[in-house]
Amino acid sequence: MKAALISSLLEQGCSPDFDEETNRKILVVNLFALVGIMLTSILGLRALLGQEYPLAGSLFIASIFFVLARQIQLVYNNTVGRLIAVNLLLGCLMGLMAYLVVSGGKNNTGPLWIYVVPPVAMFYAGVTRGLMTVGVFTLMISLLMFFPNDALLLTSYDQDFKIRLLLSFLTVTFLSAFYEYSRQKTFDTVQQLSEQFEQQALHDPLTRLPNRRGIQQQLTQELARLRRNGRPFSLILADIDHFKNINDNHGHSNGDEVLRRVSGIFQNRLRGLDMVARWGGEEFLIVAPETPESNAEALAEKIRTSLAETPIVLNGFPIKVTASFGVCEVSKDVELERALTLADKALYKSKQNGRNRVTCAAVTSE
Ligand SMILES: Nc1nc2c(ncn2[C@@H]2O[C@H](COP(=O)(O)OP(=O)(O)OP(=O)(O)O)[C@@H](O)[C@H]2O)c(=O)[nH]1
Repeated sequence: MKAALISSLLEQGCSPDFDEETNRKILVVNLFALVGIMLTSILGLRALLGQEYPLAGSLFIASIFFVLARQIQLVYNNTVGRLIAVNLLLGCLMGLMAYLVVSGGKNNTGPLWIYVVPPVAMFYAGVTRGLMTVGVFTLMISLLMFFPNDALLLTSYDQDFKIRLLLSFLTVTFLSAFYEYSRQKTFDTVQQLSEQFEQQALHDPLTRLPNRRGIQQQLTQELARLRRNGRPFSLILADIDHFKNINDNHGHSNGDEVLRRVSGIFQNRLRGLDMVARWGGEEFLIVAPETPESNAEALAEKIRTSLAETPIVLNGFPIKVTASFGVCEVSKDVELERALTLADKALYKSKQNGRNRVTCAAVTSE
């Protein structure tokens, strides 16, 4: 129950529509703001009870800013809102730290909190801007601490303590920068690999065409378009004729070459919006958006002629490659699965009727 409440507080504002990195930043702003609110409230209350009114006041003000940053992120959950929230958190954090350095906080332990600044700045602002932010903060606290005669301090620190504080702070800064740099690099590599794997999973390595899974995206898009405007789209199934003979007579690698060339010819003959995929071994699926069956038949005929008229040269010898085609329209009356079955039947008819021809599903159902 408690865990569910905490996780819902932390995940407020996250959305499946945002990328992983954005959701992580929202979550960390929530986490940081909630921890900040709790810490500054508790410490503020203690300072109040100890009658340390300026310290209590500044802790409560910081607490209010933390609440404000979280609210801004929740209400304006867009890039600008998140940027304002992050800068408010960072500004408030650095302001509070500067105050703790100036006042000394409780028993001069205030400066010990400044180590929170580098990791937070690096995480939110990235390495370059994070280093710049921490650089400004370092200059500010150096000025406060080393100004002659402690004129800018409400307390005083030992000179050795100030130098060691600064050096250890710089060490933590560089470690945080290095950590953030490695994190970002790893994140980029993982992202790149995931895009690469996704690409590989959706494409056929031989022809580089989308595979069955890859064309699904286009089919889903076309179905959505059909639902919106009611205009049918068409499927053209193409199967190379006697491909087994090509493999047997010219070898498997030449067979592969034929598949590559055929896919090139198909692509060259298609219009901008049309898409071709490798549907199976020597079978291709062409999706023609907003195209009724009669127009798709003409398109298939154009592709068929083009393939039949383009000799494919293997080891210096031209060979004639043809394909058979089956065409079917997907409309409000014919669902996708049924259209695929009908296109397959039409293709079978083309094979039966002597190959190197186009058959429409409408004809086969007559
Ligand atoms: N080289 C090569 N051959 C493949 C590939 N995928 C499938 N094949 C071959 O394609 C051939 C298909 O043969 P069949 O199904 O008998 O069809 P076909 O010889 O084209 O005869 P019809 O379709 O009836 O004209 C088989 O020999 C498969 O081994 C591939 O990626 N590369």
